[in-house]
Amino acid sequence: MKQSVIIVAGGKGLRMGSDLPKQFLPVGGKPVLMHTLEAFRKYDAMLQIILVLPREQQDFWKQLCEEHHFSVEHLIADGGETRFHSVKNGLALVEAPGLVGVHDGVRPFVTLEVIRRCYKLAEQHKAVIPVVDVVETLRHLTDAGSETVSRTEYKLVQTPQVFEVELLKQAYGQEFTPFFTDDASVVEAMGVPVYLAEGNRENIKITTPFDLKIGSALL
Ligand SMILES: Nc1ccn([C@@H]2O[C@H](COP(=O)(O)OP(=O)(O)OP(=O)(O)O)[C@@H](O)[C@H]2O)c(=O)n1
Ligand SMILES: C[C@](O)(CO)[C@H](O)COP(=O)(O)O
Repeated sequence: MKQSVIIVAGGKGLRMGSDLPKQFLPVGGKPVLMHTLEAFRKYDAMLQIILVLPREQQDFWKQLCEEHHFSVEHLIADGGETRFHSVKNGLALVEAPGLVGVHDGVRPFVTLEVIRRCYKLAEQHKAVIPVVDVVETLRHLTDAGSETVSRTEYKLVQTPQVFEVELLKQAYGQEFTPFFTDDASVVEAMGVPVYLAEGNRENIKITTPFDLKIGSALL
């Protein structure tokens, strides 16, 4: 079965507060995004990799690839206004039938094991997302103040989120709503259940300067 991944890096990185977009910040001597693409190439030499980048950053990315002698083959699609629109642009380059994963460009520490697991389970379950346990006590804010809730009833969601191509294309044909924060929420809006797979705790989304410190320690 043909397999693809859409690596989304079309965001503004406002919470990072850096002049250089966070996907290009160096971790272990090379841009975050290069680690991410390498993880997927390691998974499968034949995988179609589609990188979604804002149009105005694409020349800079090509320049970085030359400087770092980066040779992981990939296609480039234009970033959109929200993550939803960026995924939709990438998805336009994917052909059915097959499996397609969607992965945040700023999650470079996903393990080979988790990538393999999500694609394998998607052959059977059609829509698979990696999750990890909540490891701290969780409180819910209420009108009266706050209350402890049972952490075992919640999971933290990661990527790659892997789907049958036809299913994801149909889902992304829906009108955008701000409740679509990930691909699972888009698929679920059609009434299709998603299957939870075990993620890896190191698979953090590099969002703030603190995450970069953790990232350097993880390498
Ligand atoms: N218009 C957008 C917005 C987000 N993303 C991508 O979606 C992933 C998860 O988004 P997040 O980490 O929240 O990134 P930003 O939106 O860039 O961050 P911020 O909210 O701090 O601006 C990132 O890889 C980001 O580049 C995207 O491709 N296109
Ligand atoms: C897709 C995602 O990474 C899953 O955790 C997340 O929903 C996107 O992050 P954002 O901060 O809500 O953009």
